[in-house]
Amino acid sequence: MADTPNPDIIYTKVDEAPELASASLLPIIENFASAAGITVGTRNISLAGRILAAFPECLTEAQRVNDDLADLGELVKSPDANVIKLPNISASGPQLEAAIRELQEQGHALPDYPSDPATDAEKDVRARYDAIKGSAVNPVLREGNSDRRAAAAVKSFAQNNPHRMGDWSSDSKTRVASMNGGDFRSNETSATLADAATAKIVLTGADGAETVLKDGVSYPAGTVVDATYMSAAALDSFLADEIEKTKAEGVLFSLHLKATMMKVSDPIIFGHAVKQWLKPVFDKFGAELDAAGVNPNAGLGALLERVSDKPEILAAIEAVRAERPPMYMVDSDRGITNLHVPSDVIIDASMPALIRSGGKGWGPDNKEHDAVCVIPDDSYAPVYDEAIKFFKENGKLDPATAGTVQNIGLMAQKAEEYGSHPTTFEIPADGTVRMELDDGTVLHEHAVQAGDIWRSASARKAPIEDWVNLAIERQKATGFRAIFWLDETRAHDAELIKYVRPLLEAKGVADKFEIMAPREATRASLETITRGENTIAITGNVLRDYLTDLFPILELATSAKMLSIVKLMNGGGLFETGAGGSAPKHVQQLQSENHLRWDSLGEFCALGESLKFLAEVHDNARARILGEAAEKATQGILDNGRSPSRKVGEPDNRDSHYWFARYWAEALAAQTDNPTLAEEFAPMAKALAENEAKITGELAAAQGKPADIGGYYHPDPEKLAAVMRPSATLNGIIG
Ligand SMILES: NC(=O)C1=CN([C@@H]2O[C@H](COP(=O)(O)OP(=O)(O)OC[C@H]3O[C@@H](n4cnc5c(N)ncnc54)[C@H](OP(=O)(O)O)[C@@H]3O)[C@@H](O)[C@H]2O)C=CC1
Ligand SMILES: O=C(O)CCC(=O)C(=O)O
Ligand SMILES: [Mg+2]
Repeated sequence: MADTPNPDIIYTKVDEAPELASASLLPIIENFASAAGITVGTRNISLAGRILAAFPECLTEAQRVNDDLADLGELVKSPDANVIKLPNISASGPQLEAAIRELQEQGHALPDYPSDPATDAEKDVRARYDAIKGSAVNPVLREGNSDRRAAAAVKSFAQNNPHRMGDWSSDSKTRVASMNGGDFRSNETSATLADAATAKIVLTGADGAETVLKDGVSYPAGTVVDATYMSAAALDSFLADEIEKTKAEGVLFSLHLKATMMKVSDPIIFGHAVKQWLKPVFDKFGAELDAAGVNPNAGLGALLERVSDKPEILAAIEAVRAERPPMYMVDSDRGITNLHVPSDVIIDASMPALIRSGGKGWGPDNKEHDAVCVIPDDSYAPVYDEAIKFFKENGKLDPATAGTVQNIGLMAQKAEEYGSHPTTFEIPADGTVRMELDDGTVLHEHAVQAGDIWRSASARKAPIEDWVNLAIERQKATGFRAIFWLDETRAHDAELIKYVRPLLEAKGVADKFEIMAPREATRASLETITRGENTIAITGNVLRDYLTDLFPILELATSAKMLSIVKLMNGGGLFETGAGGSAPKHVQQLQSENHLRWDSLGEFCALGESLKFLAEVHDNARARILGEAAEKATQGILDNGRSPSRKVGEPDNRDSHYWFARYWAEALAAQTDNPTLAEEFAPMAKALAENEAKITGELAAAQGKPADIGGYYHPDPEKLAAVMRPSATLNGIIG
């Protein structure tokens, strides 16, 4: 159940590394807030929490959990919302199944994930699990558009302490490969609805038989509705070609998708790559693989498990592997390849990391190599292609002198691909897909073949207008060069431009904005920041996601330090912590050597913003003081180099929280606006300073051995607290 009826601030309970960090940071935040009369509550949006909330009838009374995501989904539509949102798992199939297994082992009588549902009951279970898969949280909570940028202090810290960047050489063989047709980009059609409408999506087979793929999709007037498809045949031949070309070029083969956020289309594309990679095996043993329950969309890892008792198939796989180019590795020590798990390589983080390291990826030999980066759909691939060309021509970016690229992203009300999950289909038979409105108008029509991936996405008028207005506001506040990353030759973008231009004209600011296709905008932005100047990228949803990892990773080394504000359309505030994810690798490190390298700077920044928002909206003076002091503490972390180190034995996440608490208490004790608060925090500031050696010693002593947190997806709260709060002295002072 929700723990506090109406807390001033809601802090989300999530998964993996940020959840580990919360076990140490949240008690500090709660303590400071309560001393200032501010309530902080938590809401559980973790993968495990969402699974448990979906199956109350399978659980004992004590095991049941409230559907906090549903509650939060309502809250973000109210002006009172003040939510600090940490990154959560957007689960791929294998992750969802692993989480279910772990919960079952802990004694939760959950049903297995039905891979082939036959009965109505199984279909119901499958539908409930599928709703939890992928990006199931962010589209619900993001009821506003996105404003992501590095805070001034964070940017200047990065310029003064530039991170190491890999060198780019002009003869690097690294390149991006994307389809020359037959992809989502080239098949897209788009229309803006003059009136509100309800649509159905119908497949008419070659024999005239009609299948309704989806009925009753309703749109308000002014919605931009797109439809497109990726040809399975074109995809397969592209993949087969690129595997061959990569081999000839003597570099690594890599595939970059977003199988989490694009939870329906991208796992299918991933499955095509697995099948093409192992084509001779699928050709020869197709029936046996089917019988063994192999689903290529779940990856090579799951496939190998399914055939572990079939030596003939294993030998055939080995023979194919020997013929293939070396693959880009996720973990070369453990033999985990790019194709093992669909959620291991996620394009927004993977491509920037490769570009930051000079176009290199890890190979099976545990060494860095150039790579072919396969990004099948050409809608957004040109961004990476152009960035790679730019660095080959100009050499690496210098973070000491580079300006910044900020982002204003369209995402409210499930804009663009975010809302496409219920209207994406793997086409069962050759025919024609039509999207028909209730008045009989055929809005979109595509001739398709069995296996093609057809999808429709939409963007509503109110969010589009809000997005343009947010861009105008940010441009006015900064004076930066501002570019709408829209391609007038792409169907969807052409419809958006019809909104953007008149809105800019009406506000008299058209001369302050440029409109450029992603490729040109990438080059223009890189040229701008190379000169030490700044720019705002105003983008759709997918580029919001891609760019807010790409530029931060180049400029700051990580997107974890980003300020990520969602000004909710109905007046509330959603403060996301950084622009990165939940860093699974960090959990493994904690489990093996009790060192957590997670950097909570995103949480610190979001906390400051959330408190300042509380102060403004509720005219709460103590929240303002607490927020300003939190900002000073964040500055203290940067100025004094108190961020976590990556290596065991050196200060980690827990140490940085000690320093954050100390700087926060010191700033509160030093301020003169509210002497009562100052008096309240003075003893804590003193105790934290006096016990520095003891606390850091206790924290250091905990490191260097395995840590047991009682579960990966559903850790034991007591074990987690014991691991993450190992300093009795610090705990005594914080309370
Ligand atoms: N807002 C959200 O809810 C988001 C959720 N996700 C989800 O997160 C999971 C993992 O995604 P993935 O693509 O691997 O990306 P991540 O951003 O989690 O990880 C990529 C790498 O970024 C670095 N990193 C990220 N955050 C931090 C941090 N706070 N401190 C230090 N380093 C950090 C780490 O590098 P290193 O290992 O070198 O230290 C990490 O391995 C997926 O389930 C995904 O769906 C992803 C993005 C946003
Ligand atoms: O919603 C998701 O699955 C991931 C979101 C993400 O990567 C981001 O917002 O940057
Ligand atoms: Mg992202």
